[in-house]
Amino acid sequence: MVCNGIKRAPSKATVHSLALYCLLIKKDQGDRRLMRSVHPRQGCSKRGLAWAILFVVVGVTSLYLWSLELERGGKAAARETDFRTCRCKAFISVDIKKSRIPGAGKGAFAKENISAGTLLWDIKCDAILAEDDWEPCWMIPYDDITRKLLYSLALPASKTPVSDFLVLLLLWSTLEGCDLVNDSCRDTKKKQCFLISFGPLNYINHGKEDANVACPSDAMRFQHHVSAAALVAIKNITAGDEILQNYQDYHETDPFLNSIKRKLGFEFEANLNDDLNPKLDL
Ligand SMILES: C[S@@+](CC[C@H](N)C(=O)[O-])C[C@H]1O[C@@H](n2cnc3c(N)ncnc32)[C@H](O)[C@@H]1O
Repeated sequence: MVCNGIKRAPSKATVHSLALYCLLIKKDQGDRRLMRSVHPRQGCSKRGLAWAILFVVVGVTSLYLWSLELERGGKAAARETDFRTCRCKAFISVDIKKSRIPGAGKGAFAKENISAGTLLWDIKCDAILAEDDWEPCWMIPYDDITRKLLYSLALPASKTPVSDFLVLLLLWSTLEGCDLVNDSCRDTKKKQCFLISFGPLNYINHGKEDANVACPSDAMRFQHHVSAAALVAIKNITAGDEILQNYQDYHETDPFLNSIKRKLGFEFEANLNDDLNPKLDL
């Protein structure tokens, strides 16, 4: 595309900008020629009007191009780690009742004996999805957009029913590696996603020495063909035992997330990592 000596490869945005630029220059030159033949006062008001129109056209077009740019950027960011609807399944049934841990709320209790190595829960996000009896669950990238959203939620001024709902989601989510095939549960250097599911195993509370379930070891994953986020029994569990997992197995050691949790009042989970992370001010 050539306009008054400007030559460019015609990308979509460039074509728009150049077409507008050509239009403006030609209009401006035309206007000036026109002005010479009219009365100065009349020319002045016409020129004012022309400039006003130009101003509006340039403004609107810039806004349009900017929004295109934002959309393109957003799509590129989303492509980096996608929001995914997956399928999750619990392979055991549990009773949900008051936890034996003081102040921990409700907990999940085994309904039957479970032997060490048994698969309790798994998630699949690949193309060939699990059977129909697997429940939908979601992976949300823990990226800049999510961080900004969390940051805005943590500000009291922006507290709304929607933010309350999101806070609830945060309580019911765990931070995992996004790659459920190649990551391991403890690999904090990889990209991270919130895993959101609403199954009964979400009632599993935190325990350290008394933890009886965990993410699978590499050997177990190979044996069971399960995801990095799956849950397996690491001890024999007797019917009636409370099921406990060491929350520090997960990625919830991120300083920013901990500072957000503290702000939102999730003292327990934020304090889990006190020894690992300094207290941050937002
Ligand atoms: C995924 S939920 C587990 C279910 C939860 N107990 C309930 O009643 O909804 C995680 C929350 O449970 C509580 N929790 C889990 N383990 C705990 C523990 N060992 N001591 C105190 N609170 C605990 C914390 O409030 C934590 O944020």
